[in-house]
Amino acid sequence: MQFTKMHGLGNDYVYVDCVRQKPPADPAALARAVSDRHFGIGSDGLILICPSEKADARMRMFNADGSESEMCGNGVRCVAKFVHDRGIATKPRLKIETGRGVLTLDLEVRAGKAERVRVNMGEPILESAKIPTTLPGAPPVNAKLVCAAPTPWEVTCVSMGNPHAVIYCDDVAKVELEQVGPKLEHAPEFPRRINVHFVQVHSPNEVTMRTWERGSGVTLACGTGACSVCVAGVLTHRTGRKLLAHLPGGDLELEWSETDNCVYMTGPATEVFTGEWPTA
Ligand SMILES: N[C@H](CCC[C@H](N)C(=O)O)C(=O)O
Repeated sequence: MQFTKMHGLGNDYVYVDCVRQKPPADPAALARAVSDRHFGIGSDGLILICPSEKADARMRMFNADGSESEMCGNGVRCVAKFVHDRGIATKPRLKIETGRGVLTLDLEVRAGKAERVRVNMGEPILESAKIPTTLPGAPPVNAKLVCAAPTPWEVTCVSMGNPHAVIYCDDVAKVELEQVGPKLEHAPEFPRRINVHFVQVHSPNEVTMRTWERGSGVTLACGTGACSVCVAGVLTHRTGRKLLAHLPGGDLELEWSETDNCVYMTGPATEVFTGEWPTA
């Protein structure tokens, strides 16, 4: 099986072209195997690029633990780059089908290769979100966790197709993500688990964020997460509709448009290498 390793700001996935080759029989097991950073290729998960009847391609995304997610913002930019650069569809505006519907992506192409992609990530889903809500029963695991005290945690929940919990704090560098992340991911309030983002606001249009992803743990960036941070900032009157988000792997530009209520995300998409994964 041919694969391509790609990343958006260090949020890295193994991409498999299922337009031109047979899809894997058990994608969940394959996701766990390829994602392993010691015994596999090493990635935050697996993304299948499949044929679509409604769009130029369809994306299916699996976390490192094999669970399937509805959406992946950094992933969908890379899918667009792959679809364009490999000639599956060479237009500068592509449509990609995802678990949250068909998204439109605009590619910045240089020397025949897509380098940056602007994605219309659709409207945030807020009906079930209690904004802000509190999470009882999740005490800080470390008394020195300054930004997490006092409990209960105040979280803002936003869905971009997949679920996100946004928590504001004074210093994201102090958050013990490996300890707090899994507690919040598995909190009883979130029966389908959740992606968790700690956010430090610098100004109404600039934040720094760190992410614990459902099913994958700490990642260097999360596109849908950054979109949810943009929306949460407006809902809680902390930031404006245009936002520059600094993530460990780099920056994303975000805008929650007043015109169409959609969130627009712009960022890079990078190919690292291709290879062959042995199949039985
Ligand atoms: N890194 C992805 C999100 C993955 C979300 C996944 N961990 C989930 O279970 O929803 C992004 O760039 O949007």
